[in-house]
Amino acid sequence: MALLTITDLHVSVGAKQVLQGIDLQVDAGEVVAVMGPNGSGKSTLVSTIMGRPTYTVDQGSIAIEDQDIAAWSTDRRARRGLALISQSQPEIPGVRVDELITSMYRFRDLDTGKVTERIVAEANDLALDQSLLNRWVNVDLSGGERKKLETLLVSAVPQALVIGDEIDSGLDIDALRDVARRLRRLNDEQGTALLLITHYPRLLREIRADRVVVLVRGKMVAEGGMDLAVELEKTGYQRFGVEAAEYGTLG
Ligand SMILES: Nc1ncnc2c1ncn2[C@@H]1O[C@H](COP(=O)(O)OP(=O)(O)OP(=O)(O)O)[C@@H](O)[C@H]1O
Repeated sequence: MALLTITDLHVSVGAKQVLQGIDLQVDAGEVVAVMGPNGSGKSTLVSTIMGRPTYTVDQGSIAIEDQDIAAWSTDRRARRGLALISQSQPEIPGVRVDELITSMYRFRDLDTGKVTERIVAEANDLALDQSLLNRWVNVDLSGGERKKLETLLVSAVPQALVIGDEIDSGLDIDALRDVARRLRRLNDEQGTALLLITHYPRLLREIRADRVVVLVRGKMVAEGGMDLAVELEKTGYQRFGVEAAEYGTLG
């Protein structure tokens, strides 16, 4: 059954039209990867799904099950169970991790009784130092610790769809495995769908992606299985008319 249905989505950022007619469906419990050259619009796509205000939907629709969410605020989307692990994680001085998670529980009307026990177990599962739970969110954390903490934050409450924007960048080999395993378990145990942006097949192998879609110049240009990700790693994006020197200057 379709969880997320994106139809003919056109999105602009300021004067720039970045997405130019995206169609994408993610089923409940499905693991979908989005690959594509630098600057092709992948982060724009996920920011739009989460409702970041600077991204303007010019045309098309975004629906969760049968509800069009394009006009929803980001917090309403979060309450519905959409979560994003973004490329860079903001520092929040003055807000402790355990306090933030307790607030998340209240926001989602969940029982806060066992929250401490739960997050300690989550930290252990991710091989994340427990002392970080009493510190300010992301302040003075290493890049890898931030990615793990974001994974912990999204895993601490039930989610329908978790989106990861290059969660594999900056993670060491063991940390990548820890994060991938946690997300896989979210998928196995809670049926959480995963939409994962990545440049390399490694994460997708660890998580076992069901499907790979390719975004070039704001359009979906290909779809396949893990074999497509492996092939792209070897060949790059030339077959879609993209030269290596052009990466990063698309649009
Ligand atoms: N706020 C903005 N103002 C102007 N242009 C923007 C803005 N945000 C994104 N863009 C442009 O939109 C295009 C798509 O950017 P986006 O970050 O979505 O690409 P991406 O596929 O995620 O790239 P990467 O793989 O490098 O992370 C780029 O050309 C980028 O410069």
